[in-house]
Amino acid sequence: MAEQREMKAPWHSGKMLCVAIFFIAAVITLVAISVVQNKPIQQKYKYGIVLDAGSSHTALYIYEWPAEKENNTGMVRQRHYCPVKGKGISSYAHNSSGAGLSLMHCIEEAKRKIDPAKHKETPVYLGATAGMRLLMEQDPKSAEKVLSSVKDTLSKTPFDFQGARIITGQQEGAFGWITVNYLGENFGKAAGTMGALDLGGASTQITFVSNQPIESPDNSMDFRLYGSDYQVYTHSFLCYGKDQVLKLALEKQLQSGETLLQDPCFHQGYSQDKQFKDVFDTPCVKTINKDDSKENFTHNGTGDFAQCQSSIQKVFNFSQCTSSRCSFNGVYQPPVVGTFGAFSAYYFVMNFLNLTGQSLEDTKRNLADYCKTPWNEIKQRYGERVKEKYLSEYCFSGTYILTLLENGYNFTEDTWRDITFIDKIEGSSAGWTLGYMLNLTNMIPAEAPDTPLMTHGGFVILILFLSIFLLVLLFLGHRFLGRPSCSSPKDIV
Ligand SMILES: Nc1ncnc2c1ncn2[C@@H]1O[C@H](COP(=O)(O)OP(=O)(O)O)[C@@H](O)[C@H]1O
Ligand SMILES: [Ca+2]
Repeated sequence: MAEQREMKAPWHSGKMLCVAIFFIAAVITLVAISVVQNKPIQQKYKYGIVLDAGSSHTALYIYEWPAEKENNTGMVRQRHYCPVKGKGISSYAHNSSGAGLSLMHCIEEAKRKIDPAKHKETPVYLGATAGMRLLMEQDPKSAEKVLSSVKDTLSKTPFDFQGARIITGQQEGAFGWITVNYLGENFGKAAGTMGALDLGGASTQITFVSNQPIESPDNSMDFRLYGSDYQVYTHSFLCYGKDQVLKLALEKQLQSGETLLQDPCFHQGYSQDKQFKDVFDTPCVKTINKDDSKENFTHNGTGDFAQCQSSIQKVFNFSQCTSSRCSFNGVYQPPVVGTFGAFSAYYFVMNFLNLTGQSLEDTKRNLADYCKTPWNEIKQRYGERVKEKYLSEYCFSGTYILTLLENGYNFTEDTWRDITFIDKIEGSSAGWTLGYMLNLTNMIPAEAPDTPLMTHGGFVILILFLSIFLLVLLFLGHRFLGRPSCSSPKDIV
């Protein structure tokens, strides 16, 4: 009897232990499964739409981010890009209703891309840049009509329309800088931020954190982002986008009143009849066509980089500066410092010319070779895949970029190496739109958000690790201490 009692006790405690092991394992497995499986259900996404109404064209960007992480840096990503067909909204000055209509195709695309249940809560913003700034200067009534037309279209979409505005050059520069540093996750880090160089068709912006006090309040902006203070230097040069500078350069060469223009910035063999009004009909060109009896001029290319550079230098005024130092046209600029991301037309042009990632000297030599290539050869080489207008202008645009960076902003052979020509960072386009949305939706906190103790993945691994550890512990305990078993008492005997 006594022996039987002795045998019953370990069987009883063994059974208890087995039940405990299975119970703990089941609970841990259930917790782990629920943690893993519930995640996509908990992960709610939010969306935002920004239309970039540039001088040459409009583009619609859809951004997305996980709802519960909207204050963390780098969480907002570009989900979709839709280029609007046709020219920029400022080209609808004489047909304002067409401006709103032109956006419809991309709006329809956005409706399909975003879950209909989210349409009502998705903000949509339109920001217009230098093309509309110029139209506002030239013909404010038409500019207002164009803005009304796009407002009308956007307010009739199912999205949450948040306004259509002409943004200032300062905002354009600052939001571009916020975008590249947000995507690069540079805020709040010791390594510092990256400067932003944006080249458009009608204006160009330079924005960076200077290592000197900023002398001119117009060029200074203060931000507190993710727990760090930033004072940035920014300037936007209206009329110094590449399309307007081309007009300025043609104007300078046409001042003699000639109807035949031999242009070193275009390839030898290039010859096109153009209208004077296409050069003079912009507030950027201050002179008027002296001889309006003639409508056309012939634009011929001679393909000479050095002469092209001196022709472009004439559109900059380097002679007056009332501050300690200037870039050009009397605009104060501290010396460039740190790394720079150059995007938009900087990227399109330098990428086409295969001039990214070279020294300044090599860039100049290769560009000079490209410029002296005859137009026929250029067309044969690239004509199939590049629009002829862009193709004819790459020599000019590349030379303008070099002149602007070297003579305008004072980059040197040394600091040239700090410039990266960028299109996208982590799949999102470099440009002002993302920074604009982050600002308007208050998604960039002044202070660094509390970081969670552990990431989701880390938590799952920890749970699994603990469950394995517990099982091993119980198994060892069972084996070496009590030798209890989950089998029947008969087996033990
Ligand atoms: N593939 C390309 N190659 C060369 N230039 C391009 C290309 N795509 C766009 N661009 C140019 O980039 C510039 C974009 O400027 P945009 O944003 O419209 O004007 P802004 O910023 O001055 O309002 C324009 O000059 C346009 O012609
Ligand atoms: Ca632009």
